[in-house]
Amino acid sequence: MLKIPPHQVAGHKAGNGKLGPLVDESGRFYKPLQGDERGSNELKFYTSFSSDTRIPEHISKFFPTFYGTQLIEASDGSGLKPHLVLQDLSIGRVNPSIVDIKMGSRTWAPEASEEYIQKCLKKDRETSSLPLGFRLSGIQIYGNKESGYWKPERTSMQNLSAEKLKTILKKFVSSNTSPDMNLQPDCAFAATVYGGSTGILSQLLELKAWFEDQTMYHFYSCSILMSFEKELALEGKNPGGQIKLIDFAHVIEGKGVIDHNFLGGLCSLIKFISEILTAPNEHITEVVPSVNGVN
Ligand SMILES: Nc1ncnc2c1ncn2[C@@H]1O[C@H](COP(=O)(O)OP(=O)(O)OP(=O)(O)O)[C@@H](O)[C@H]1O
Ligand SMILES: O=P(O)(O)O[C@@H]1[C@H](O)[C@H](O)[C@@H](OP(=O)(O)O)[C@H](OP(=O)(O)O)[C@H]1O
Repeated sequence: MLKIPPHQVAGHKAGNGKLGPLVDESGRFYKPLQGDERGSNELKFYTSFSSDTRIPEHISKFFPTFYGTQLIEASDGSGLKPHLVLQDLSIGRVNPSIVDIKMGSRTWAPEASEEYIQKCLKKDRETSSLPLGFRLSGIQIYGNKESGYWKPERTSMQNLSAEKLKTILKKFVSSNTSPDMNLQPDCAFAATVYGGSTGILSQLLELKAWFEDQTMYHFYSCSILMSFEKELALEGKNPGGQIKLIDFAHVIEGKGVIDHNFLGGLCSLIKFISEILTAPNEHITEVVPSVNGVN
């Protein structure tokens, strides 16, 4: 039985007669192939990447497993349509907190049409992409049984200042997840989700090391999907913080040049997460007034 993904945070969504991804119960995510070059480009990427022997295993694990394509009944009722069959990254999660982070200050590839470049340029300028090197494309944060999910309207998350963005990334790993932006998040789960030898920061650093060297692909408009199981965090267990790269409709060949656009965004994201880990409570740090100029 195919159904609408229960934890999708961004992108084109199924439902109300619209075309969007579906999932089954065995852990597969079916993404409809967009009819234009975006669909063929994403299929080309998955086909090439999944058989590319130059990609080490410690890097391929950051990408959803690709199971080919399949004709299935499209969610918009238009009949059989080809879908990419991917690993469902949310399978097994009960109450996941998830954020889709669109990477790069520039979301368009150089060979895109002038019209498409103008559309993206406008959005990159109007969001945090240009100043911060990434934008939050969509987010859901699970609070607890009483409060359920906080899933803010997507556009309200896209043009945040550095300070507000840091507050959201803190809220993501906090036990107090009220939508009130003035409430200081407690970062109760920062150490277990972001920190540690297998935590999100360590995964981001592993990915960065590869991006500092790889010149095969340029990942325009690609997202890092960051997630963890809040239910486990609340029980004091390892919440399984993970990062995965998704959305490859605008990936192009790197032609021997590093992907400085993605890499720049990644460095920026790493800086935010590192600062949260080193100073989770910086907002309440009191500045002790100096006496005669000596602290
Ligand atoms: N393999 C996956 N497993 C589980 N969820 C996924 C997977 N791939 C994508 N998603 C969910 O679907 C959302 C949209 O994915 P994606 O960016 O690939 O779609 P899109 O329609 O191409 O997006 P856009 O409109 O931004 O180009 C993600 O934010 C995530 O919540
Ligand atoms: O250019 P494409 O390939 O058609 O796809 C768009 C692109 O991924 C944008 O970055 C995205 O904005 P977000 O940053 O909001 O994800 C937009 O979503 P939208 O249609 O909701 O604006 C998509 O339609």
